[in-house]
Amino acid sequence: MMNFLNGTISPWFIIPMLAFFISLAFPTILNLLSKLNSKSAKNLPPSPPKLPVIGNLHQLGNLTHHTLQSFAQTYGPLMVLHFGKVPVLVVSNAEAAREILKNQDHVFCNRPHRKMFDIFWYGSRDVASAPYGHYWRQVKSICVLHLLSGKKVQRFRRVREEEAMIMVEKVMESCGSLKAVNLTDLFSDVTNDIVCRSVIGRRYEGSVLRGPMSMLEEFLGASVIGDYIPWLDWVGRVNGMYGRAKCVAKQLDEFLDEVVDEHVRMRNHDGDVVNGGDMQNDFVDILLEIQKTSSTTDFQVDRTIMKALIMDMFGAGTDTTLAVLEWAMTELLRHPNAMQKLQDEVRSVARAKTHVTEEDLNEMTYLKAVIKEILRLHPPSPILIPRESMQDTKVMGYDIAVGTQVLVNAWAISTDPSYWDQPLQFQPERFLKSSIDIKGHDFELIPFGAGRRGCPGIAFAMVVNELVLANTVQQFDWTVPAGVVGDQTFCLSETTGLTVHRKLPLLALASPHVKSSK
Ligand code: HEM
Repeated sequence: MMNFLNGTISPWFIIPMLAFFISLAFPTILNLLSKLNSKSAKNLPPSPPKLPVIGNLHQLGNLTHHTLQSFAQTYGPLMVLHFGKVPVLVVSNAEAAREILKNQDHVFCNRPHRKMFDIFWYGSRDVASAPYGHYWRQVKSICVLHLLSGKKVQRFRRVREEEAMIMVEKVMESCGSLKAVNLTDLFSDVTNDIVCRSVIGRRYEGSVLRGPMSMLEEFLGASVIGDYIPWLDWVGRVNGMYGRAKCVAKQLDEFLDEVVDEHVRMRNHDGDVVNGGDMQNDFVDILLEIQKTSSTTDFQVDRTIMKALIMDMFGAGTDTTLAVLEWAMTELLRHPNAMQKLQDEVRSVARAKTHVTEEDLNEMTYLKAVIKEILRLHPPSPILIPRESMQDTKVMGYDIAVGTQVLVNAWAISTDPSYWDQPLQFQPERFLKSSIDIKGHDFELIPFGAGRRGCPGIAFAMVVNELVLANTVQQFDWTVPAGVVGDQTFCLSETTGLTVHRKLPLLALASPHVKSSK
């Protein structure tokens, strides 16, 4: 018994008490030991040292693809980092990418949950951020079948050619004033106008979308600590980040509601179109048509789904295409021989025409090589949109646990000297005699990802890139403005964020091309 007077405890009390507590703790101790045992038996990929709580988050820097590439030189093509408590598998060579995106695509086809996707895409009800499953399959097939397949992309040919002509006219006006053209703004307008007209039937230029969309980009580029350390989620509430994001999302939502209402007003009570114009054939019209017929099927397209899908097309389709065009003109200005070669090809195919049309593009092999080289050297998403493993698995002999996030460093792969000669040089010629393509079958070049979560917008993006670039170089000779501005033109500094583009706007002087008299 306990002797409260002298402070000693009788052994007849201690022994049974100890036995009691050990018997209570026994299962927990066994569990811990077995966990430790199985952990040591597991063959985990190499990892750089990490800090408690934040893991490796502090080491990522602004240009994550560069940091991860240099880590891979020490830790190998498959390594595990820790972002807070989340294990992140980083993939840095083509063999490992093939294993993840092809051989085990069924395991790695989930997307991790992200706060910002929830805020801007209606609880991740779009294609890009939806978890893998029935819902994702339905919405992806709607986008592919009705907007992004090769055949559907053809339907918007007139829109693209008109917008390319408008762009050329704008450059022509600037030639008179001898002012440098802001190619970043020019390409931003043309890519946004093309996507807007195809998706919502109206032009983007000057629209209320401009401000909120550029803020959306900023929010997507920001680190949200609560995504990796859930108990710190309050930080985003206290510092006002979530509040500001919700405010921007509300502005976008109001705009999207207005767009859907506008389209609904064009229809009668039965949902049939009563008025013509551009509006009849855009993506929103198609979604309303599907909504009309989907009441009899198991998948209903409601207004929220429509708005999430429209936002996806804006979010995924505009900034990426703009980045390719900006980098293409940057590299062409830095490499006058390549510019000349491209202009010779474009001008000889288009002959006397004032504008390049989409038919002409088939004959432009150097143009296609230039765009591929840009996607290799400056992939707009240098790290593919993150994936997540849906079950425990083994990759190249390493054990990977369910719930591990996966970052594929597409830029590290497409600049890896084991596959590419002089990988950091801009050499479009390398593609003239090569069968390597960008469609996700050749894992040394995967700017659009691969497998079931691969980009469905390849056909849409490639034709916009080719048409706009060909028209930009056909009618004009481009030079670099002298002095400080010239340095800016050649600058290769990159922005941070999901899509990486030039840090500084691209400025260049245009002069109308004078045809030789031969
Ligand atoms: C040069 C332009 C583009 C590039 C470089 C690009 C790149 C990518 C990449 C890397 C992914 C993730 C792939 C993966 O996880 O394996 C992706 C997904 C996606 N892209 Fe693109 N993209 C471009 C243009 C477009 C366009 C024009 C659209 C539509 C209008 C689009 C719509 C999407 C969608 C909806 C997804 C999500 C697919 C899914 O999760 O199932 N993209 N894109």
